[in-house]
Order: sequence, then structure tokens, then C-alpha cells
Amino acid sequence: MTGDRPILTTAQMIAAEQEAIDAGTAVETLMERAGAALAEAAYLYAGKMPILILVGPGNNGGDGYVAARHLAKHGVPVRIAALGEPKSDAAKWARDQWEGDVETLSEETKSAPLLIDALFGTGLKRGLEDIVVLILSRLATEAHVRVACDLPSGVQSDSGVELSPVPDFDLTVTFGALKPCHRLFPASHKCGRVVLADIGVDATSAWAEIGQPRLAPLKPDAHKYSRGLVHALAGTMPGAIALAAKAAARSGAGYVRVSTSRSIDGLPSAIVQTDTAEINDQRIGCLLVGPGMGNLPQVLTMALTSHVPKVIDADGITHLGDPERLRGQNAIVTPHEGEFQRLFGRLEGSKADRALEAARRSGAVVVYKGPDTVVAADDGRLGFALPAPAWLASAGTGDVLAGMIAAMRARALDGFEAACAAVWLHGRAAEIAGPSMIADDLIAAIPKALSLVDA
Ligand SMILES: NC(=O)C1=CN([C@@H]2O[C@H](COP(=O)(O)OP(=O)(O)OC[C@H]3O[C@@H](n4cnc5c(N)ncnc54)[C@H](O)[C@@H]3O)[C@@H](O)[C@H]2O)[C@@H](O)CC1
Ligand SMILES: [K+]
Repeated sequence: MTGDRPILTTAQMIAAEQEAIDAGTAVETLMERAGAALAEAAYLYAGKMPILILVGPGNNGGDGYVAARHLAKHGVPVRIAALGEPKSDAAKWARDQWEGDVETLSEETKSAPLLIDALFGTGLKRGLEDIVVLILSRLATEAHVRVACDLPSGVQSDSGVELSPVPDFDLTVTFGALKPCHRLFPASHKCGRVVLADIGVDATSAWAEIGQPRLAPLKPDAHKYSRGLVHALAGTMPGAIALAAKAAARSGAGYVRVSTSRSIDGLPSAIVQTDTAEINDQRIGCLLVGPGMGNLPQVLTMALTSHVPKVIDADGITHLGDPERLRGQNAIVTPHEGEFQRLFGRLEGSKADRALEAARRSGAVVVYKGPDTVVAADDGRLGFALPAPAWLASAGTGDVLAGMIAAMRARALDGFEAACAAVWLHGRAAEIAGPSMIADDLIAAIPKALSLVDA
């Protein structure tokens, strides 16, 4: 995912910051850049409106003091309300640079049209005290625009979990790199727009946001097999495999074939229906099993005898039973939460940790679906999807995703890249299809989503 925006844990962020400090950049310089970026982003977003900045005791609060100084230069009234005195040297430095008053944050604190939350960032250790939650919630409700410094206070940076209730923000300005909480639910849906400011810290990681895929353009001498043959195995519910097969075809597979014991109505004539399995055909770029498979575990067992790359979805996952069956299968599995727990049990850690552990245990690429889909590979790569539209939660959209992944895999992307490309395109197709879409409309929107990537 070269070029995609890296996502750093708190430990990685501290290490990156330390590297910059060791190379000669003072921590105050980093804070100055962060606070200036926060001020600029807030000003560009909200314009000239009176501001209240809430500052905490750590460096997140330090960023808030710096931002106040920069915003005051624009001639807007800026007030600061502090939750305690600054504790770190850098935050004390930032406090000393601020020439205005500092109020004590309390139930009496008056709101302002623009609220900037610089209470806590990556250093949050526990939930906010109840009284602070209440004050923050009131001030957020009374503001017209809410901006979070680095991340909303109350959010645990590495997991996206809310350690205490968090209001909705319009904008989050983060520094150096995205953090897992910007892309993991529920925090991902509280951040609003996320602006990433460069503060001169070198951020590299095997974790990244899933960005726009780079698909090789079609070669002039392309033929149907070079574009990829997707072979789908039907089961008891043909509607689901029909959706997946159509999605594969619309995603650019050169040839889509469905093995089925009875004719499936409504499949385009371009999708070939066959009553033989043909799973050992060496031309197959990707085998697709699971959507609508129903209670026919023998279909999965047969698929697992084939050596071609495969996507295993839905009932296929349910019937796997043991993740070890995936080892050596060159497989991509696409569980939602319930299927994930059935296959891998209740794993520890954040969704990112769980996805990676599942990939290590199975050797498969794991597309762990939800409002915060992540894609994990057993070599440690982890992709975080952009927040997907909520209207994707409807019947058949998972079958469509499985078909899209199969098409990307069949065009010879590696399993991880194929899954990331399909997840990105699926999200964009959903945006194009709009709030009242059904799974069929999502398929119809795939060509427009593909045109965004110029493939
Ligand atoms: N890592 C980096 O490269 C940079 C980080 N910066 C800022 O620094 C922030 C991290 O700063 P810190 O590590 O000082 O952490 P924070 O500012 O998030 O807070 C840490 C302080 O809050 C206290 N604390 C934690 N949870 C609490 C709770 N629930 N109630 C009361 N007190 C609590 C801690 O004891 C500590 O004193 C980032 O979020 C970012 O805003 C920027 O200044 C620029 C550079
Ligand atoms: K904050």
C-alpha cells in the first residue's frame, strides 16, 4: 500500500517523536507546529467565530495553548478554560507563551460558537471524570462547531474505544500520522472530518489507511483469462451467489463462471452457468465459495481441495470450524463480527490486534467487516477502511464485496492488495449508490467507482 497514509499506535508515535527529537528538533518545535496546524485548520473550517479552547494537563493541552496564540492573531476572541495546571515541560512552555487569561474549567464555564477540545490526546489513561464529561457534553452541544485536537477526549487512541462518553465532533486535527481511533469504531464515527498535519515527524508503519487502489490499466492485448477468471460455487440459495458473481463481472473480471446444479434465474448471459465443478481448471484466478452456500459443507470441502486462490465468505466461514483448515489455502476470508467469533473465538485486544492475530493463526488474509472494516495479512500488514456509509448495512452487500474481492484477486493482485482494493471500491460504490440503495444498486454503481481509479 505504498502511498497510503500510515496509522501509528501511541508507542509508535512516541518513538517517531523521539526520533525527531534525537535528530535535533525540540519537542517545543513539534508542539508549535501541531498547535499552529490546529489553529489553521480550525480557522479554515469555521471562519472567524469566538472560540473556547479546553486544555488539559499534558501535551494535548500544550497544543491548545499554542493554537490559542495563533488564533488570537486572526483577531478573533479566544478564551481558554483549563483542567488543571500544565504538567509536562513542553506544556508549561506553551502556557507561558499565552498572554491572555486562563479560566478554570467548571460547571460555570460559558460556551462559545467554536469549541476546541485539547483536554486529552494519546496520553489518556482512563475515562474522564463524570463532571468533566458533563461539562464537555454541554459545551459541545452549545457550540456551533466542534474541533478535536489530535483525537476526541475520552477516546483510547489505539483501540477507538470510548473510555467515557464522547460528543460528536465536526473536525479532528491530528499530527504526524493517523491513529487507529480515527478509523476504528466507535471513535471513527465521532471524529468528523480528519485533517492530518505534517509536523516533521517521520511516520512509517505496516498499518495504513486503505487509500485509492492503483490498478494497472488494461493491456491492449488483454483477453478474458488475463483479466481474470472467477469461478463461483453455488449452494442452496442462488440469489447470494448471483449477486457475488454479478459484482465480480462488474468489477472487471474477464470471465465469471458459476457451478450450479440448477439454472439460476436473472444472471446475465455473460456469466456462464455450468453443472460441473471444474475447480481444478488452472486458468481460474480466484475461486469464490460461501455466499448462499447454505448447509452444504461438502461444497466448502471440495473448494479446499483446489490449489487456486480463493475467497471464502458467509456460510463458507461458518462451516470452516477450525482456522487451521485455511493454512496453505491462499485464502481471503471475509467475516463480520459473528462469523469472526465463531471461527477465531474471542480474541484479545483492539479490532486491529484481533484481525492480525486471526491472520497469523490461519495464514489467510482476513477482511474483518463492520462499520470499521480492517484487512489483515499474516506478514503484519493491516489496512483500515475509510468509514463506510451506514446504508451499506443491508442484505446482500457482503455478497457483493466477496465478488469484488474475487475479481481483484483474479486480476493477479496479491490477497491483501486485492481485499484492500475491493473494500475501497465497495465503499465508494455505496456512496455513489446513495442512502436508499439495495445490493443490486451497489453492483450498478461499481463501474462509476472503478472510473475513479482510472482502471
Ligand atoms: N507525539 C508527538 O509527536 C506529538 C504529540 N503532541 C501532542 O501530545 C499529545 C500527547 O501528550 P501527552 O502524552 O502529554 O498526553 P495527554 O496530553 O493526552 O494527557 C496526558 C496527561 O493527562 C493525564 N491523564 C490521562 N488520563 C487522564 C484522565 N482521564 N483524567 C485526568 N488526567 C488524565 C496524565 O497523567 C498526563 O498528565 C498528543 O495527543 C498530541 O496532541 C504534539 O504536541 C506534537 C508532537
Ligand atoms: K483532544
